[in-house]
Amino acid sequence: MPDIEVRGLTRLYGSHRVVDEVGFTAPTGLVTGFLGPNGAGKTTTLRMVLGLVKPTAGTALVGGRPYQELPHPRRVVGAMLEATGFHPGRSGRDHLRILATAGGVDRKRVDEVLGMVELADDAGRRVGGYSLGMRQRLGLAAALLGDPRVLILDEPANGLDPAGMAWLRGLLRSLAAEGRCVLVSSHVLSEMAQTADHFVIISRGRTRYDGTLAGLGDPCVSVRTPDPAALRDALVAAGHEVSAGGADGLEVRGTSPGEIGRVAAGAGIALSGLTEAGTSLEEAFLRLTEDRVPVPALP
Ligand SMILES: Nc1ncnc2c1ncn2[C@@H]1O[C@H](COP(=O)(O)OP(=O)(O)OP(=O)(O)O)[C@@H](O)[C@H]1O
Repeated sequence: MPDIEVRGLTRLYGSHRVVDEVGFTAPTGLVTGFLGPNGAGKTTTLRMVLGLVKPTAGTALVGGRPYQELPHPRRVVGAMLEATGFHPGRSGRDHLRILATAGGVDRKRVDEVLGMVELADDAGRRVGGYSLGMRQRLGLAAALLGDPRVLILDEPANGLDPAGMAWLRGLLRSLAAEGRCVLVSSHVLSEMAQTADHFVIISRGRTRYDGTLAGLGDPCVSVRTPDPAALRDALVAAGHEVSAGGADGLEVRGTSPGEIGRVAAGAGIALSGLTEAGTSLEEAFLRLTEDRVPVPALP
């Protein structure tokens, strides 16, 4: 069941159709990557889903209801729109305590979420002295406070260093694996290709794609391993289409290097090379967001 369902969502500012009949779903238990060029209408769409901007037309349902009609919205949906709005003189912990009190959340949860975002050591420091990456982590902690089953995160990777990005990927994947719906916007396509299971691409306010990475084209990943026979068996067992690619290599269609890495790690097989060829998310993104591309019909 989709936890977020957007249909015909439209927002005009003056005569400018900032969001124009956008439609997509974000399924439960998956990370949905919400992608689009600058000014595509991503933030406006997310703000409409969260009831912060009134749609000119269309509907956005969270767990089957408009956000405003949810009985305990903060416990159902955790959102992080931008890492601003923190009082610079307050500590990170105090900021979360105030939010917990306002949201009817047990204050014990504050230290739990600080641990989840790895900010416990800096929780007593003033937020004014935080780096952008630390403010992003604090924003994530705030989104997680109510233990929500739906997470809506606008550019959470902004300001994170490479280790922070890898950490965020793991966190988002584990939140989805717990059965939550995670909708996350990003400009970092290579990172999204490894993090998300489901992709929504918008451009100029219109939906260009709503589906899996494999559905975007026919990507091919070349993988080398000292034990190709074992890796072939593990990949086939995981449902992948595998063909031979040289003496110690295999070619796998319709998946990502991250997925191949996961299968190999799960089967205890070492890899000696992993390269993506053919359609990458970046190629598909550029193709789908070109102005002259007609908007495809969506199911
Ligand atoms: N309150 C507003 N009044 C007028 N125009 C607005 C308003 N909010 C957004 N817009 C316009 O709507 C368009 C889409 O903005 P939005 O922030 O939703 O895009 P985005 O996809 O999130 O962009 P980015 O990736 O750059 O953050 C932009 O042209 C923006 O200037």
